[in-house]
Amino acid sequence: MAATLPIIDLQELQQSSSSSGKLREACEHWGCFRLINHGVPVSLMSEMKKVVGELFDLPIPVKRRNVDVLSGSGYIALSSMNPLYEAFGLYDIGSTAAVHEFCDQLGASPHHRETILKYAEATHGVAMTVAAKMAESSGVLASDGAGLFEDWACQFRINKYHFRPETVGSAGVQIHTDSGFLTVLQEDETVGGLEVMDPSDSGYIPVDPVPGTFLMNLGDLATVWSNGKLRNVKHRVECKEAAVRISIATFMLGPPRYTVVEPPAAFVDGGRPRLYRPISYEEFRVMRQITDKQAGEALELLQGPAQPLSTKFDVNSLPADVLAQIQDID
Ligand SMILES: O=C(O)CCC(=O)C(=O)O
Ligand SMILES: [Fe+2]
Repeated sequence: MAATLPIIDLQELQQSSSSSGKLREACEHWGCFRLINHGVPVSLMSEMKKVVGELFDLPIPVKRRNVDVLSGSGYIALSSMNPLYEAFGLYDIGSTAAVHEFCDQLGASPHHRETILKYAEATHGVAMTVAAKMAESSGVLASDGAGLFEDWACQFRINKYHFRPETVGSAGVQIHTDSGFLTVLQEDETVGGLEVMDPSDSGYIPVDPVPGTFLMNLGDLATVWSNGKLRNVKHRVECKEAAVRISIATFMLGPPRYTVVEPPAAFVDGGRPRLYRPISYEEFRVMRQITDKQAGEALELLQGPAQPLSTKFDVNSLPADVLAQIQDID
């Protein structure tokens, strides 16, 4: 029988601690779970999907106004490298000014703007609540910094897959882990294709859409933060049918800019040595991009003694925008 993903009921989790162990087990074994009873109205989820569908119909020059804030955080056009995939991005959805700027860039209507603002607030809240519960379920005490997520940065990536008959069987998104801490993913409610790695046999299992729910994925930063205890789930998107697929990801990335992630005491106590050197999210993101280690392998670069990036890579060979970011971080 095919393995099935754990289901976490957020309402139940908030009312009693009885499902806390189930959450911890899901984060340690799978690195992902289906979230139900999360409090975000289904009507808001479907309205947001409709709104972003309309944004994708804008002329390309308008879509290109959604520029990067972090490298790769803005609009990604269809390309010969990936002719199926197009995306918008918004960093940082916790900032109302940043959400307004995104709307201004795209000339969003008042209704679009209101929907995007409401949705950003709602999924930001889900990410914060679930992150705090993850900390609690792993025994991280408030004094250890459970409140530390409050100012963590979140980013939208809104994906559109242009699946056609001739692309059935090909990849929409290659195998990867998410780079940040936690992802709140609204999948397309009818068109499937997402697959996650089953850690029991390293095979990929299809994740069928369940309308009205979110799929929660832990990323590389959750593994760094937990000193290797929580799993960064590998996943991919396959083209299974000739239909447009739209998904909306809210990535809770990491601490505010230039702040390093270090595991709370609960993860290093008991003689468990610290596995990874402290690193800021931005530095880690750039490291993943320039080494092209997108499926969790970049964590290996954090093992061993700290080294400045410039001694590990031929910095001069990097594109100017990436170089600018590293210099910015250093
Ligand atoms: O489209 C999906 O369902 C998943 C997208 C994804 O994995 C990502 O944006 O990181
Ligand atoms: Fe992903």
